[in-house]
Amino acid sequence: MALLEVKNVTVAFGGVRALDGVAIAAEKGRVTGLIGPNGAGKSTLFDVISGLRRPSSGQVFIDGHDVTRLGPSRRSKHGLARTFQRLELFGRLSVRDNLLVAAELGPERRKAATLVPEVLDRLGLTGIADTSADTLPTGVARLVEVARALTVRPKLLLLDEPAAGQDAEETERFADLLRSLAADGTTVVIVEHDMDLVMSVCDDLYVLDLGKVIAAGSPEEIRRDELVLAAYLGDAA
Ligand SMILES: Nc1ncnc2c1ncn2[C@@H]1O[C@H](COP(=O)(O)OP(=O)(O)OP(=O)(O)O)[C@@H](O)[C@H]1O
Repeated sequence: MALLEVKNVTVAFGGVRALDGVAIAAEKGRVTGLIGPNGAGKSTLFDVISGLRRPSSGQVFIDGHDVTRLGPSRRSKHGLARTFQRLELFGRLSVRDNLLVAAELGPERRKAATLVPEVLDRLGLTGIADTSADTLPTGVARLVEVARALTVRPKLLLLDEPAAGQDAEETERFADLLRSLAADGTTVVIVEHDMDLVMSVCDDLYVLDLGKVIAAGSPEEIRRDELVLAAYLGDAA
């Protein structure tokens, strides 16, 4: 069974169906990508998976548990962590303290003192641990957001446009990080517009357009899909 299963989810904002009968699955230890044009419903789907938005119909399962009616904090106990498209760091706190706050609120709080230095080291952030978050360039701040999510040792990690604002070298290091997280058994779901990153790092892809899944498959299959080419990839493929 997939670690994350979304079944037949619909979300309506007035007359707009942001999601219309969406079904996706993310397998343990794999990186699953959600792509699609602006307004396709990607962030809304993340909100439904993380419990910030209740769908009008459909279900969400994490590791076999139906979490559809649970709020965000109960879902984090099932191993879910996420980052946001808009940066959500505590600007005045240091990088280390941003991680400590998250770790101490999370399910691994007893291990916070050892987990935080481990995560800082893994993400190459030890050298800037004492820097306050609001002085960081966007690309580094995004990495700190990912680090913060990792302090809860998630089984399921949702990343909303993590590479926006990263330069080419940062993106390459980030791709390595995603591969190594997956290799350790973390299930990663990523919304991202950087197609080079998506195509090189994702094992499975779903393409959303106007609230519906219009294609699903490996990066190679998606690259060749006529519907996707027409709706989204265009000449970029
Ligand atoms: N709170 C809201 N109220 C009304 N409509 C909304 C709300 N949030 C999203 N929508 C609409 O739902 C649709 C899906 O939006 P969503 O932000 O999920 O798309 P997205 O794929 O994440 O886009 P982007 O790539 O620009 O982030 C859009 O038509 C959007 O205008």
